[in-house]
This record gives sequence, structure tokens and C-alpha cells, in this order.
Amino acid sequence: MTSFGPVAISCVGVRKQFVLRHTRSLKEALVWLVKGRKGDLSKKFLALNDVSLEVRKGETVALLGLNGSGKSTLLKLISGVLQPDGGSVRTRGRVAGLIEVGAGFHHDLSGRDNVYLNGAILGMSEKQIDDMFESIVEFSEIGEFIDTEVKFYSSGMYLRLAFSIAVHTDPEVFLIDEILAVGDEPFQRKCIAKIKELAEKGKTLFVVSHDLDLVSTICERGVLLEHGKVIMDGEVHEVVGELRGRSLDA
Ligand SMILES: Nc1ncnc2c1ncn2[C@@H]1O[C@H](COP(=O)(O)OP(=O)(O)OP(=O)(O)O)[C@@H](O)[C@H]1O
Repeated sequence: MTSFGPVAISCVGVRKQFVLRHTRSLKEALVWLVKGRKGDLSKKFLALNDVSLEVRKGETVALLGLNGSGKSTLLKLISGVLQPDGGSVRTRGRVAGLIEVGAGFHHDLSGRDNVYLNGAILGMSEKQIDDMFESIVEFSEIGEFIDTEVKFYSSGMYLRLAFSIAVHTDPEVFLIDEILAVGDEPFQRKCIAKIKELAEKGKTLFVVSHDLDLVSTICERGVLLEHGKVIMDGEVHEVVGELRGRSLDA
């Protein structure tokens, strides 16, 4: 049994709800006004319902579940992109999130400027970025396009640069959401090799993917979400087996 370090991610009783509809039909709005604005016109949807989990430093965790089960929402809460409506989310150490391709990029800036901008956001000094710049560009294979504004990049080029910056910032916790699907096969292989290298170095990985074979090779632990609740948490092959069974029944 592997022993892990201190807690890297802690979620306690996490709740996140979204407003599905702000307004209803004119008739409904009129009735609402006539009745003295009683009640709520918007419809709320609970995307995460009382989610508690703890990930220790060095653990590799696959977050699994069918479409809409709340995986991306949980990742966004852990990365700090979203705030919970209830409960608490805590992380320890530098967290790098590859959550939405190019989300941290400024579209009117060149790839080069975005490397500096993103590096700074992820906590690197200018000197550290200077030292790593060549290596970041080399890994990304962006080549001469590094001085092109990123709004002209393809989604694969965005991913390459974002992934390369993120791994070079040497994060403690690495959050990855499905985005590997954007890259072409050779780059995917390179990313997967890099992710495995990070895992071997003892980094904490939290990965969302529908590629169950892939996550089984990268992660040791699986957490299964269903309708915003954790319904299973254990050895990845067992959790993948459970999800496959449920997918057949669905
Ligand atoms: N900003 C939002 N506003 C309203 N509803 C949202 C918002 N973001 C997510 N949702 C809803 O919350 C639920 C969970 O979404 P989430 O993206 O976390 O699921 P997921 O498990 O990552 O799904 P998938 O496998 O399809 O990527 C979905 O029903 C989705 O429609």
C-alpha cells in the first residue's frame, strides 16, 4: 500500500448550484408581479450536492462520471475559478489547472507575451520564466508562431502552449479536464508521458476524462460522481468497472 503525504485537496460538504432560468414567460412574470413578487422566478439546479473528499499529496485521482454529473464543476471549484455555495474547498501548494483550453490566455497578445502573463499568474518570477522560455516553446512545438497573436492559434496550438506552461511551472497539484482530447495523437502521447512523469515525481494529479483506459493507466484512485454526489471512491479499476456497468444500464 502506497503511503501519501499531507492533504493537498480538501472538499468538505461542497455544494454548487446554478440558475437555470432567470425569467419565465411574460404571463408568469406578470402573475409574479401581481402577487407581490413572492417566490423565485428563477429555477435552480444543484450541480454538486454535499461533496466531501480528501486527496493527499502524491495521489493520482481520476474523477469519473457520466455527462453532467458535476466533474468539471468540481474541478473549477478546486482551481478557484468558481466559488462554492456551501461547504469548503482547500488546496495546499501551487495548483495548475488545465481546465478550459486557453482560458488564461489574452487573445490580443502573442504566444510569447502569454507565456510571461501565464507564468506570472501561476506564481513564477520573470527570471524563472526567462530561464524556462526556450524549454516551454520547445515542448509546445509552437515554433515560429510564438510571436503570433494567440487569437490566430488553432485549439491544438492553444493546448500545446497552455500545457507546456503549466508543466514548466512545477505545480504541486495538477488539475486536468478532458482537454487532452484536443491535441493530435503525437502530442497526446507526449502529454501523457509528461503526466506520468509528474506522477512518478510525486505530484498530485486530479484528472477528468471519459477515456477510461487512459485514466486507468495514469491514476490509482477513482472517484465516481453521479448527479452531483460522490457515489464511489476507491481503486481506479473497480470504479471504472462500476461506471462501465452503469453506462450499460443507462
Ligand atoms: N455555468 C453554468 N450554468 C448553469 N448550469 C451549469 C453551468 N455549469 C454547469 N452547469 C450544469 O451543471 C451540471 C454539471 O456540469 P459539469 O460540466 O460539471 O458536468 P460534467 O460531469 O463535467 O459533464 P461532462 O462529462 O459532460 O463534461 C450540468 O447539468 C450542467 O448543465
